[in-house]
Amino acid sequence: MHLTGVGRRYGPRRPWVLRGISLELPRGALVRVEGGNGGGKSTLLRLVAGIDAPTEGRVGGRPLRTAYVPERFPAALPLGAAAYLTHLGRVHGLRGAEAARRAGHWLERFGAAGHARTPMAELSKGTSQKVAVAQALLAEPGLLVLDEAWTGLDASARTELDLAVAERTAAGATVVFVDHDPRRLAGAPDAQYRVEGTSLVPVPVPAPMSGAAGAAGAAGATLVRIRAAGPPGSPLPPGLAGVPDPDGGAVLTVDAARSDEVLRALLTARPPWHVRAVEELP
Ligand SMILES: Nc1ncnc2c1ncn2[C@@H]1O[C@H](COP(=O)(O)OP(=O)(O)OP(=O)(O)O)[C@@H](O)[C@H]1O
Repeated sequence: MHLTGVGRRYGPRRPWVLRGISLELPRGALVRVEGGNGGGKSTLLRLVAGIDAPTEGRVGGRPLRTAYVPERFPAALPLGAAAYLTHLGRVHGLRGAEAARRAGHWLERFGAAGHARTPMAELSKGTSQKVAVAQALLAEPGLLVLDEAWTGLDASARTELDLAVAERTAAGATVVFVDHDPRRLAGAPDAQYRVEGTSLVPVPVPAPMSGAAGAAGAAGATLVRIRAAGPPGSPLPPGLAGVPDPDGGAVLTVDAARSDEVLRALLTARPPWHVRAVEELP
């Protein structure tokens, strides 16, 4: 999809928040947007997601299935978490049984299955954020827009979201995200932009990993253990190092900062590897 000459201001006499933004968002790309407080990051993400319309310019080629996790999730609903997710799945065009299955699947993945029947209004902030993320992933969107979506999640849910992002891009979806933590998905984005004034400035992304990068590195860094299974007899994708898993496949221990990059390399290998488990090591 693309933005052409996009501008947004919140009223004819108000200052422009963004202006003259032209941006290509290719299929399968992971794109990070950064910038100072109140600079216009959320405004840009809402325009990309189609939640808001530009004051001038055009947004074209947006995938039909678009999902958005807003910075603040309106959670005060009378429905239980699973019923809410099932309802949203149906809104996305899924049949009831499939919507309910996916609702259960995503609550499980984010460690919130125990709250399936809890009314949304009674959920803790963290669990409510898990539902916010689940509603976006449920429909397997072609465009996923994440505005500080990791905020409020516990460590294993954050890792699960990292993995879900890698799965989406591997499936050809475009993922655009903002996060206050500069280490979030470090090394994984294909493109990075900074809101400066009313403009969007490209930020150079670090070179992709090479050699045995991705193996455990600096002392003191948080480590993540990834268990993955590949096609029988096939070696790990180039640049990755691991040890054989007693259950078949391989175990890779990597710096947390590189885990997204490694997951992406596994999931996008041809043929792809299946990720069995991801766990942050104490
Ligand atoms: N709905 C709105 N109505 C009026 N002004 C708005 C609206 N949404 C955002 N703004 C203004 O637009 C500017 C950019 O806000 P935006 O939320 O997009 O920035 P941000 O970079 O996401 O900020 P933060 O880092 O604080 O989340 C701010 O001056 C904000 O007050």
